[in-house]
Amino acid sequence: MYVGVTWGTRAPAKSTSDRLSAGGNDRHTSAAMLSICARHTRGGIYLCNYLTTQRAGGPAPCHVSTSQPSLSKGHRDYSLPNASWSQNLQDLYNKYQELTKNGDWKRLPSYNTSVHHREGDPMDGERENRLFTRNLDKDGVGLEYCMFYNKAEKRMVCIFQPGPYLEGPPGFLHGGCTATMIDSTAGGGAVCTVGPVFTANLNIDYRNPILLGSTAIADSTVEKVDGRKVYTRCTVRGHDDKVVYAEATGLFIKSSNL
Ligand SMILES: CCCCCCCC(=O)SCCNC(=O)CCNC(=O)[C@H](O)C(C)(C)COP(=O)(O)OP(=O)(O)OC[C@H]1O[C@@H](n2cnc3c(N)ncnc32)[C@H](O)[C@@H]1OP(=O)(O)O
Repeated sequence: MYVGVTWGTRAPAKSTSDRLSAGGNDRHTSAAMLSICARHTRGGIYLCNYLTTQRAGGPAPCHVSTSQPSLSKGHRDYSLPNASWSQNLQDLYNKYQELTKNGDWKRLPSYNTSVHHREGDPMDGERENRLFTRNLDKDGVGLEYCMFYNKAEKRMVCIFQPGPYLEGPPGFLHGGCTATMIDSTAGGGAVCTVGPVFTANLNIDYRNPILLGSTAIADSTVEKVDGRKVYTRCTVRGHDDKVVYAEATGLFIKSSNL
């Protein structure tokens, strides 16, 4: 998973207001904010598409967003609301955006390729690689998500809405995709806390299935840093906290190869 974090000795991001400090290590600052993402998570006004209520008790109908896509160096920030977002996702986004106002939380930008998170990367524009979580061209059919990081709490929250192309059991999200969001959220939190990491171990208890089109929250905390080892815990729950979808622990290893 690739969180919208810039590292290495590249040119600094242009936007200072939205910059995210990564664990006090000045080599690891986030890309210009108004987007998000970590190595694999990847990640206006558009017309509402599939996200109408799929069944009784299903997600709230989508609405038309009035926000415009944010562009950094011409790259779209995919973490911003679009018309495929349900009201629940939009409400959560508004809630965390509000929390960013005192500086405790930062929204992370999210582009659809890894190099777009690294300003000045000479590979920018030369690769066709897409981030795993941002590899579909149509809004709403895959993963819609936005991450927020709280440095003091070493906590990363990812609000997300899985689309119809991510089906596992009929009508429900594939467990591998749930794992991806956990990996991305916990890994992103580890990256923001200590810098570049690889996932070494991920243990997941799946508690309840996630309905496609619903809104969920992955909430991860770095519990301990022991040398290069970063221990995390993550819970995935419904937008209203009434249901727990999954609980996980993850071990990430700091790497100098990223
Ligand atoms: C930028 C945002 C990133 C977000 C998260 C990234 C999500 C991803 O999908 S990453 C891609 C998937 N992961 C991978 O491909 C990683 C593949 N594995 C590897 O490359 C290596 O095994 C790697 C990097 C994890 C560790 O290798 P290496 O750097 O040589 O460390 P190594 O010396 O083996 O281990 C370091 C410590 O971690 C421990 N450790 C390593 N792996 C594990 C494991 N699976 N379980 C428990 N402990 C482990 C070791 O025992 C060692 O402990 P200690 O220091 O106490 O002796």
